[in-house]
Amino acid sequence: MSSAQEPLISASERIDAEDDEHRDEGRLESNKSAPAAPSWFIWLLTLSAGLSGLLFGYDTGVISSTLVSLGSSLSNRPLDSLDKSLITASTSLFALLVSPFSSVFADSLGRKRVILVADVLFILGAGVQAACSTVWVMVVGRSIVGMAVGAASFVVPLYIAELAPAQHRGRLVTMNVIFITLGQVVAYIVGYGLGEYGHPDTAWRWMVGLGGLPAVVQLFMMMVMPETPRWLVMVGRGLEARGVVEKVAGGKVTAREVDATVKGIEIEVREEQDARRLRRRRGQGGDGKAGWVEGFDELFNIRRNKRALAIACLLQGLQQLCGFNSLMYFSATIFEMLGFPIPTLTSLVVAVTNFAFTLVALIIIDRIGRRRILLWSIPWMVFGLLLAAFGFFLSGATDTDAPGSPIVILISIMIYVAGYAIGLGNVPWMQSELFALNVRSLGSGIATATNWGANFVIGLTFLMLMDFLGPSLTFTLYALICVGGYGLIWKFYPETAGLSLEDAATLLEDDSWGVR
Ligand SMILES: O[C@H]1[C@H](O)[C@@H](O)[C@H](O)[C@@H](O)[C@H]1O
Repeated sequence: MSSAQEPLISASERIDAEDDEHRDEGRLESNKSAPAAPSWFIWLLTLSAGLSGLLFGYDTGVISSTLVSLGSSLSNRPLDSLDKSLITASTSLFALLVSPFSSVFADSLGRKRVILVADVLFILGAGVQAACSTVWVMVVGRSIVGMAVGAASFVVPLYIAELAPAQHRGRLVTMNVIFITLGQVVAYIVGYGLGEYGHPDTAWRWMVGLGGLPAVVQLFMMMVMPETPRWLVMVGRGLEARGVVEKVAGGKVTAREVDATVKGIEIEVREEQDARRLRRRRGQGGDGKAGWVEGFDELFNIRRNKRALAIACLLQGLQQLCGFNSLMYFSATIFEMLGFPIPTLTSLVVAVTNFAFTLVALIIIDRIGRRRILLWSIPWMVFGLLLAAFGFFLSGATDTDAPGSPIVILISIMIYVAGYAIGLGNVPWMQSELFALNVRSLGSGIATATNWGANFVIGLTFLMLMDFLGPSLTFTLYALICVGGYGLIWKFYPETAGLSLEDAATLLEDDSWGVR
């Protein structure tokens, strides 16, 4: 291009061309082969954020042993079924109520502050439960913990996803699920140990009170951790964002690469702000509305956002409706029914298998991809559920239990849990990569609420289904739900592994709802 032609290019065109160049660099960055390992800083922040997962797992897992240890300690009477249901369900109910609102706070206060608030709630909830002496105060304590779990379960994956480089994102988000499943293993072990060897009057107070400990540790660790660069850019603190990107890379990138990454985020933020301004000018919503109402508008009126939300809710709903948590909460009851001598110990199999195969997922998720790992693992879940249904059918078909059927059921449950842990147990938590930045936290919040809503339904209905349909049909029903979910995933969920958050969101702009 001759110098005479240069003035013909407007300043904004030049900026656009520059943006394209930076965007390409950013994409190149995110798609080029992975550096050897995440920096120590990435591991540290995942560890500190992952403590929320540990708390989430502990607090959801500990309730089964707590319920059987309470005796007449609350309100001076043995608990009836309503008490037990209220104590159990209040946690998921409050997690459900809080998760969509935590997204509003995550945008206004920042991701990190929401994690800190959740910690305070975890500590408070643990204290109230450990000190309570009536059913109602216990329900209040469980509800406070539910609020903490709801906020943490939404914001921690978001925090990690926004800080992790694309090549490691899947693995690092899976780390959070590892902490959840580890928390459940710990809760089962603590519950079993204190239940068997602790003082009968105080064992349950320790079980619930211990949940506050990791929250104290996390509170102190998170205080020195940074905000995410994406949130910093969003609130106009680009310089700080640059510092965080540099820190996350651990000195393994050049200044130019850091610039390209920050620029990529800035471009996305600016494009979204421009699009919003344009819609306002055309009178397509937004005028005079509060930020979060506008967020709802954008989420439900723009195709790619709608599609992202539908996929995220589908995956989160399926994660719960496939019935896994009915095992988490009631496996001891099932194994007791099957005549295992120490059911709480046998039920540890569920928690340990879940944990072990989540570790396998950690190793293979970024290599295999989210869509593919789901399509490979769900058939194993269906197989495990149908085999368990067959085992239950055999054990119920004869007056004397069919010899071996409890073992068949135990093995089939392990197959089911392994299939779950490899795919559905963790892929839905990668939800934030589906959403564009301006609706990311709101969309993730609603998807997380779907998770808790379905969790609540499963927790509430499992024992009723076992009574009305019997175990064989209940497990067949879960198998059918998995088959339906498989079809929907096959049709609607595109692969997002290895893409930058910006590219993953762009993928959903496709005109059709299908998978290209
Ligand atoms: O990802 C987690 C994990 O799979 C847990 O084991 C399960 O209890 C939770 O509901 C789920 O969200």
